[in-house]
Amino acid sequence: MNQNPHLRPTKTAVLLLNLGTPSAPTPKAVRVYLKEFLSDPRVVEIPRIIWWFILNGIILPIRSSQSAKKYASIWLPQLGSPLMHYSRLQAKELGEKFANEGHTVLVDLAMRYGKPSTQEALESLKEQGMERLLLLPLYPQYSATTTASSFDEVFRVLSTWRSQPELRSVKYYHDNPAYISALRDQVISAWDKDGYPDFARGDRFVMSFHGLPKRNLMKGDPYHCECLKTGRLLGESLGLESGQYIVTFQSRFGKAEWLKPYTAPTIEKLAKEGCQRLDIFCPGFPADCLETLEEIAMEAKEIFLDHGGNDYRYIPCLNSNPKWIEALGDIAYQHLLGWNLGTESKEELAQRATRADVAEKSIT
Ligand SMILES: C=CC1=C(C)c2cc3[nH]c(cc4nc(cc5[nH]c(cc1n2)c(C)c5CCC(=O)O)C(CCC(=O)O)=C4C)c(C)c3C=C
Ligand SMILES: [Fe+2]
Ligand SMILES: [Fe+2]
Repeated sequence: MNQNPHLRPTKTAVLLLNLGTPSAPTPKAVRVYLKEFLSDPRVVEIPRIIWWFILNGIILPIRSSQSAKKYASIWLPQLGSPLMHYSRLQAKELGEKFANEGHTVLVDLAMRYGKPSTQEALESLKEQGMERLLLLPLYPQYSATTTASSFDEVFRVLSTWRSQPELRSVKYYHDNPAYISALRDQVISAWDKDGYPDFARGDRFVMSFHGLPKRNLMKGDPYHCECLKTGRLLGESLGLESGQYIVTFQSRFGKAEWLKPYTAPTIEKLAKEGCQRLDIFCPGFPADCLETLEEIAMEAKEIFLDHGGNDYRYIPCLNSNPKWIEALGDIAYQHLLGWNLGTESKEELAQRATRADVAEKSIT
């Protein structure tokens, strides 16, 4: 790499941002991950000193081993954490899509907690000549706990740089038509594949989103409204009547009230009311992870079957669905408008070199 920044080609980069995951399904690795995650004041808004004692004295000692067992149950042989595997795959395929369309756009993945860290991803892009940066969170619905926290970390790293890239960020895409269409495709493929009689879907379609404390909504976090809109748009695109689908919220943490209705009690209620066949999907998670594969595909299934349900169909997340990669591309292109998406021509580089040469001579 040429050390003189004036002589390097300037490149545009898209950085996918996701939450992060433990490095191994062991109590030790999960503890490191949970400590970093749950120490983030964007995630837990309890006064720091009080929270420090609760986190270190109660939560970490108990939850690290409990969660490690759950992680072990979903860890992919050879591939590791599903969240990491699918997030990497999405970055790789998005990069290939740009290349196939004749663009030189750097694509990388940064995790908010753990590895690959936001710092290392940004440093690597800088090394490759990044001059323009688009932040694209793998959170379709904006929340301060996720999207804003990832952006904070990017801004923190950039605050230490002398020469910063031009910067753009995607705040949300919960109602983006390409995203909704990819979700629709994922659901329809599952309905088709399982070969129910006449294109059969279940009696009810549940869309389960990650939850959030209710006070976050009351303080102005738009996440709840965005989840409801995604749910309505997907329900409509599947041709469902409003009584046939329901939006629920999962993964409640702690004793405070979270967004309702909660997923597990809703599933129990549906089974008790006589719903025999249930389809469940997690539109807010672009990649399968602990929350979907363990909590929804395993735990919630048991609840449904234990309370009289008969047929429980977990529909996998978007993962590497080609329509989803298309949608990521669409969203990126919208926000990249006006930016150079190819390496500069040899002539441009030569001109740049001449200008740099003149500038250097005038300094010495
Ligand atoms: C106060 C606690 C939490 C808030 C607020 C929260 C918001 C939130 N999280 C996601 C997406 C994911 N969360 C995942 C795991 C996870 N989440 C919490 C707690 C809060 N999340 C914990 C403690 C954990 C770790 C697992 C556990 O011990 O239960 C994951 C999966 C990560 C993986 O490795 O697979 C995702 C994805 C969103 C979208 C969100 C707010 C909108
Ligand atoms: Fe979470
Ligand atoms: Fe969970």
